[in-house]
Amino acid sequence: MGRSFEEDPLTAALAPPPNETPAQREVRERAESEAKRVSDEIDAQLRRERESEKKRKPVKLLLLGQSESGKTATLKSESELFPPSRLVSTLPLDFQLLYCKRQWSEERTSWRCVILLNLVRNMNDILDILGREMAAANSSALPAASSSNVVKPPTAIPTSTSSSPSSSPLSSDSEFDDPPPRRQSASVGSPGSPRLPPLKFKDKHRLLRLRLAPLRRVQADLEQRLGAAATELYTTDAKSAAPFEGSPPLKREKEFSVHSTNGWKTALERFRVARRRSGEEGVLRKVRDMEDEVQGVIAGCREDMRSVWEDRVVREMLSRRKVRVEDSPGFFLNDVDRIARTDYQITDDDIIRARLRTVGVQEYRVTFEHGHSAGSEWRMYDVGGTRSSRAVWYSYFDDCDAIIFLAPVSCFDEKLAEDKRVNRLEDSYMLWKSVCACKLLARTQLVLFLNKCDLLQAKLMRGAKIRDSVPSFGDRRNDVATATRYFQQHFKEIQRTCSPVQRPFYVHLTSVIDTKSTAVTLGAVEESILRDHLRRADLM
Ligand SMILES: Nc1nc2c(ncn2[C@@H]2O[C@H](COP(=O)(O)OP(=O)(O)OP(=O)(O)O)[C@@H](O)[C@H]2O)c(=O)[nH]1
Ligand SMILES: [Mg+2]
Repeated sequence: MGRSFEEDPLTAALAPPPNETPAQREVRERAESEAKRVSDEIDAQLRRERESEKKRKPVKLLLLGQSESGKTATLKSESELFPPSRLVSTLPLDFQLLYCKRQWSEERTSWRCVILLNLVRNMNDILDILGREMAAANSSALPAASSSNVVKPPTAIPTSTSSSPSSSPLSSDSEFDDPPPRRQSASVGSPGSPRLPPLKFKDKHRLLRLRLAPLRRVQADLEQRLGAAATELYTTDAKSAAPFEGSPPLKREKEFSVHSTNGWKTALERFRVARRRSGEEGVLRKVRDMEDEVQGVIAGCREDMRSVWEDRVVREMLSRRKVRVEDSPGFFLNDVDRIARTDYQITDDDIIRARLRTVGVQEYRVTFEHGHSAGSEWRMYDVGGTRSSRAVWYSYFDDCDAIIFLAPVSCFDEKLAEDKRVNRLEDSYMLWKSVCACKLLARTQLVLFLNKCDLLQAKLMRGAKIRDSVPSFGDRRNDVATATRYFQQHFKEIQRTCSPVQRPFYVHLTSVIDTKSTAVTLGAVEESILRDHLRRADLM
């Protein structure tokens, strides 16, 4: 039996009059339907306002990972290649940087200097080794009393943080700074290792070194222009590995926090500022003169640089030293014919491949106009990844929506540039562990990029064995699929055991210099970060 009106006054009030005629009924129903439409519209409007209120809170995204892991390259692959003039609305992560066209073209020109520095460094690093090997070959040709097969040990690495303008980012086993004597001796045929025939250096090599001497000055000039970012940092202080672990929030220290809402690196800013003061003719002319002079010297050295790079004895020397310049960040020697010219035209690909260390923390603010993030502001922070730069990370953790953590997996057999005793993969594991365990990040979405898969593939194709550097890899298949699965599992396990609160494991295999596939990956990442961001806003 239904409830009577007396029992339910609301129903009684809303009920049609008992003697309602059909005409009255029609009027009433029309009025009710109109009232409902208005009410629905108000609800929808309120919903939209709530959504846009939530979106007004910026999405905060941090890029973390060791130095040379590809953090800046990830941002470059978005923003450098898709300035407003080239934005494609279907791109999922069309980071509409707040650049105007002029800034964009200024930045491209500034990157030219970075690429030239990278190229010149590639060459000077080889010339350094050549000089050492030639000296060693000469001394071994002297009479027994003064001869030695052992190459003079290079300068020892400093024991505390310092920077070295002549330091090179040479990859993997080059170990100039702290080489195992056996390996180095082997290159000239030491006792106890297979004796190799001596390298046959000729006058040509001496001449090439002499003719390329001006490149030293060019490197010094460019490094001076670009400042701290142009040099790599060295530290052997173990406490700097993950200094944010369990630390109280740090005050953002001025010297570390280099905010930039509309520009790239502070280093590049030096070039831009000089150009912008176009009213000050003298300053502008000086910058142009310097750039022209640098470009001119490099162009004059083009043939000799190519001769060195293509020389069979030099290649053999590098191979015996286990130096793979071509795997080092910012390698441009294969492009020497194109770049070492006075009319060199910089390409997008050059910019992605250029290497410039991030100093401090760079902030990028982006407002989306299209896609799921339309109307929302994103604040992205690109940090310096060297050990001495990590202390400042913690101060950016508060209220962070998501972290993209880059772990370069091709580096399983390499050492940190800033501390040659530390395996790079181990360093990534350790950093990831600290990030996962950090209480301040307990609710932050973590997205892992196993990066540099292209280099991993190339390395394995050359015959590098993972188990030689990662004994726990054992007898698994030495291919990219197995290796990435294995590394992935390890990272996942760390996240599972170290996170204060369980959270989903998001992982992507990336080669961030491949801008097209990186855009797709970032599209998926954007969507899931935004979803979490809105969910968090709902809970607030
Ligand atoms: N081949 C290849 N090169 C990469 C990849 N990711 C980055 N690189 C290169 O590696 C170098 C270092 O990358 P960056 O983005 O500068 O590294 P970072 O993590 O920002 O380093 P810091 O600023 O020192 O913390 C650059 O020359 C990049 O072009 C990749 O997936 N494949
Ligand atoms: Mg960087």
